[in-house]
Amino acid sequence: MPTPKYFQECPPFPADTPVHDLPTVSFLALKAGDTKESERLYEACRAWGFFLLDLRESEDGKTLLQDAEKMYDLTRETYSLDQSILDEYAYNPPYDLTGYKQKGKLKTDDGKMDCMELYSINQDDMMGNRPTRKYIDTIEHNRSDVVQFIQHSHAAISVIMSRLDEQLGLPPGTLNALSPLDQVSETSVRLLLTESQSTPQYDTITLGGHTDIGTATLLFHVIGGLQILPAGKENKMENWSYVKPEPGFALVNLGDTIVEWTGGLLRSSLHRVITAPGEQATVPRQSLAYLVRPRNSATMNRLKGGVIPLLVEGEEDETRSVTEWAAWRSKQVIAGELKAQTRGGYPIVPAQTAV
Ligand SMILES: O=C(O)CCC(=O)C(=O)O
Ligand SMILES: [Fe+2]
Repeated sequence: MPTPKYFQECPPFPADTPVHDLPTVSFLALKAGDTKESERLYEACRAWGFFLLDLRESEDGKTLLQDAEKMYDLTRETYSLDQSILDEYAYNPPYDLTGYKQKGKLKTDDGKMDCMELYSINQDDMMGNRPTRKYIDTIEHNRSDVVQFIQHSHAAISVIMSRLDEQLGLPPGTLNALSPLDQVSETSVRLLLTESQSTPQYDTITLGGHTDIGTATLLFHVIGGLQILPAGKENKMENWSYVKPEPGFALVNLGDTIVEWTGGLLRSSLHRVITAPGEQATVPRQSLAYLVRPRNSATMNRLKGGVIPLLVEGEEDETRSVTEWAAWRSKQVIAGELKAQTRGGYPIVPAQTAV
């Protein structure tokens, strides 16, 4: 969540809306290698696959909040352009998700259509890992700010990955080597927008329930509407819990790929966006996500070492490349063959027989 400027501009999150208190982890303590904080991080990644990252006390954290604020300004500028200009940069699903997606292109859990506009910026285009696509003018004019946001977001995720290596008992650098900044991947920055509603329909699903497919996501939001389905709960309206955006924090969630790599020890949780609560529904809702995907040359193979469970009899390793696996998963979701659900967070089984 960006610095307080954007929070001050919008109506408050209603005090009487029930929220789910997610674990909070200090970026400063994680960077310093504090063991207790690393354990809290690990617990949060196993139980929830979601936590709030407190960026306030660290200098790098504060810089990242300022970078996020610039991305918020960029989002505002981009969506104030004419619809016809935005449409010139339309994304090309399922092959290429980079570019602009109008609202109403994705099915939500209740069979209706989504209400979220999004513009995906590909990390490789910004970092020079491949010949770049042409972006809408607002983004072209602010490339250096986007690059800075990517570099600082990636650095924050790297600290988290290093601490997870330690907790999982993996050799240092294992997780970071799978999602480096200088290799081609599907990593992206998403600028998201939902229109305001003059007569709010509070049960409208803006973006359907999903897990993120990649390694991890850093999310900056100001207005409510994001909900999580706690593990083990049925996908019914009353089981979803709101997360309250807090100034000075980023929300971090793990994706399906890291769940596969860790043999299900870590969790990716189902989340969605619905109409913002109370008066917040009457103003536009912006959000900003940095979605880390593994390098395209990686595979989905389970990692070996530390507390990662060994394959047991009857279990097969997932040997597909990350790109093949992602394409297969998207096809399954589109065909309705795979219901989006919380994955991983399995208990550690001490005695195992390798195959
Ligand atoms: O807008 C939000 O709060 C969440 C967006 C999200 O879940 C995503 O982009 O994957
Ligand atoms: Fe998501």
